[in-house]
Amino acid sequence: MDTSTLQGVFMTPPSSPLPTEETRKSPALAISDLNYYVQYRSAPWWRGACFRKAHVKHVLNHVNLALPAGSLTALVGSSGSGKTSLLDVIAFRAAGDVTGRIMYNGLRCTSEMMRHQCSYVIQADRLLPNLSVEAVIAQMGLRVVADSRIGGAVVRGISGGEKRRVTIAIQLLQDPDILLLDEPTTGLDSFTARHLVASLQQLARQGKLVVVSIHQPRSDIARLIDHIVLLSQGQVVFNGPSTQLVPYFTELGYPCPRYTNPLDTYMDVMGIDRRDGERMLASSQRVQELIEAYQESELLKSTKKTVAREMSGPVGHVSPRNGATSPGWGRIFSTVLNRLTLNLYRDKMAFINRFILLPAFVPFILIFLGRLQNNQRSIQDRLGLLYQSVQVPPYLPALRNHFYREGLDGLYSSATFLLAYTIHIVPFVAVASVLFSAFLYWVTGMSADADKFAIHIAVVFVLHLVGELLTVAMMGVFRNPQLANTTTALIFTASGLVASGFLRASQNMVSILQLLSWVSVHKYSSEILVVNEFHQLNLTCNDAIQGVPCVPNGDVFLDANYPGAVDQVQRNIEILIAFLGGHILVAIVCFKVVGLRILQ
Ligand SMILES: Nc1ncnc2c1ncn2[C@@H]1O[C@H](COP(=O)(O)OP(=O)(O)OP(=O)(O)O)[C@@H](O)[C@H]1O
Repeated sequence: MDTSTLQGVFMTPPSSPLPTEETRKSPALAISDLNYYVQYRSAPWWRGACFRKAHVKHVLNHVNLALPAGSLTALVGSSGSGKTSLLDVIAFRAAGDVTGRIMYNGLRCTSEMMRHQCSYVIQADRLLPNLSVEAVIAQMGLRVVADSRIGGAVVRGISGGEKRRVTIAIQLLQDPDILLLDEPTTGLDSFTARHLVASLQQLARQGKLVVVSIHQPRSDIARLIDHIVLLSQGQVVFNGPSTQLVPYFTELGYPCPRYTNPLDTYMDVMGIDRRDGERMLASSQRVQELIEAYQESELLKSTKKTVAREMSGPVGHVSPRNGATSPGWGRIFSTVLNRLTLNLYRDKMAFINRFILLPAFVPFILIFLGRLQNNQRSIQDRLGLLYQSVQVPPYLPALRNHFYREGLDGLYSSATFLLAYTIHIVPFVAVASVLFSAFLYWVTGMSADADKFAIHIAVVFVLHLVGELLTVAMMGVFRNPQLANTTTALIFTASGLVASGFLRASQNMVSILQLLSWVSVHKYSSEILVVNEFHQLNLTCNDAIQGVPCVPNGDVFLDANYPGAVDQVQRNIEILIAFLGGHILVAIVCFKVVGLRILQ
C-alpha cells in the first residue's frame, strides 16, 4: 500500500467490513486494574538463591482494557514494553504475581476457563518436524503444503511462514473463542505477514477475540488492525479503535506528518532514547507525560466505565464449545501415540542412532577382542563384553518443547503422554536390543544357547528402556534435552561402574557405594548376565599361570565373585521388571510435580 494514504487508513474503516452487532457484543474481554510483578535475582546463579539479591519488577502497571470481540486487536510497543507479559497474563500463563481482574463475556476468568476457551500462539513454532500437514485449515491457506513434511534441522520442510500458519491452524483446531498471538509476523516476508494478518482479521470477523502483539506493524499490516493498545514500560499510552489514533495524538500535540505510518511516528514518540543521559531524561519525561495524558483522557474514562459494568459478573465455568464434546481418553491416547510413532519412523537420525550406531560398534569389538576362547584369560574377555552389554548408552528421547506446550494447552495429561511415549519406543528399543545382542553373540561366540541369548536380549532391552525413561524424567526436571541426556549418561555410567562388579569387586568398595549399588539397575542386570555367561561354562587350564589356581569352570568363578547369583536369577528378573514400572512412575512424577510447577 502506498504510504501517502496511510493517515487515511487510520481515519477510515479498514477494508473488511467491521463486525455486526451480533458478533461484537462489546466488550468481550474486560481487564480491570491489572498489575503484574515478577521476581528476579541479580548476581551469578552459582551464588545460590540465598546469596543473590531478589528484585521485584512491576511489569504491567494498572492496566485497564476493554477489548471488543469481532475485531483484531494489536498490542504495539517497543521491546520490553510488556506485550508478551500482557498476553501471558490474559492466557493465565504468567509466571509472576498478578493482581486485578479479567472478565470474558461478563464472566470472571479462571485458568481452567482460559485453557479451554483461549488459544495462545507463542513466538516460536513448536512443531513435530516429521509430520505432514493434513486437512489443516483451508482458512490458513495451507492446501498446497498439505502433504509436505514440516521439516527441521536435518530435513528441509515447509517455509517459515507456512510453519507459523500451521502453528496457528493447530490452535484453531480447538476452536477457541479467544486467540492470542505473540509476534505472529516476526521473521515473515511482507507478503506472508500481510496474508497472515488478513487471515486473522477474517477470524476476528467470525466473532472471535483476536489479540496479536506486534513490535512495529508495517503500513499494510497496520491497515488491517481494528483496535490498538499502545504500551510503554508496562503502561497503556493509548487504547482505542485504530481510527482514533491520529486524532488522539494530534490533540496532544503530536500530529502525524504526511506520508508516514502513524504507528511508526507514535512508536518514535513513545521511544526512550538511550544514547546519552540528557536524551534519555527528555524522552522519559515525554513518555511520562503521554502516560499521564492517557490517565486523564476521555478514552480511559470510557474504558473504565465499560470495564466497571462488566466486573460484577460471576466466576466463569468451562462450557463445551459450540455443543462439541471433547474426545475421550482412548482417542486422545491413540492420537498422541500415532503422532509420536509417525514422527519417529520418519526421523532419519533416530533410525541411524538406534539401529546402526550400536551394531556398528561390533566390528570394533571384533578387532579388539576377536573370538572368545575357553581358557583362563577368556574370563577377563567375557567380563569386558558383559560390561559393554550393560553400558548401553541411553538415547536422547525425541521429546521436544511442543509437548510441554500442548500439555499447557490442556490437550492431554503428562501420564497420557508418557504412557504413549513408552509404548511408542518399545518396538524400536526391542529391535535395537536384538540387533546388538545378535551381533555380539555372532561376532564373539558367546554361549550359544537360545535361552541365554533371549535373556541377554531381554536384559539389554530393559536397560535401554530404563535409560530412556530416566532421560525423560530428567527432561521433566531440567526442561533441557542436552542437560537431561548428559545427566542420565553420568548416572548410568556411575551406576554401571559401581554396581556391575565387572571393573571392581563390590566387596572392595567403600560401604556407601556398596549400599548404593542395591538401588542400581546395573547390579541386577549384571548378575543375570554374568550367570547367563558363566553358569555351566567349562574352562581349560592350558594358559594357567604357575602358582595361580586354575578356574576349571564358570560356576567356580561365580561362587567366588557373585555368590548366590545362580539362585537369584528369577528374583533379579522380577526386580528388573519393577525397575521398569518404577521408572515410568518416576517420569510421570517428574513431569507432574516438578515440571508443572516450573511452568505455572
Ligand atoms: N520472568 C521475568 N523475569 C524478569 N523480568 C521479566 C520477566 N518477565 C518479563 N520481564 C521484564 O518485563 C518487561 C516486559 O517484558 P515483555 O517480554 O513482556 O516485553 P515485550 O514487549 O513482549 O518485549 P519483546 O517485544 O522484546 O518481546 C521486560 O523488561 C522484561 O525484561
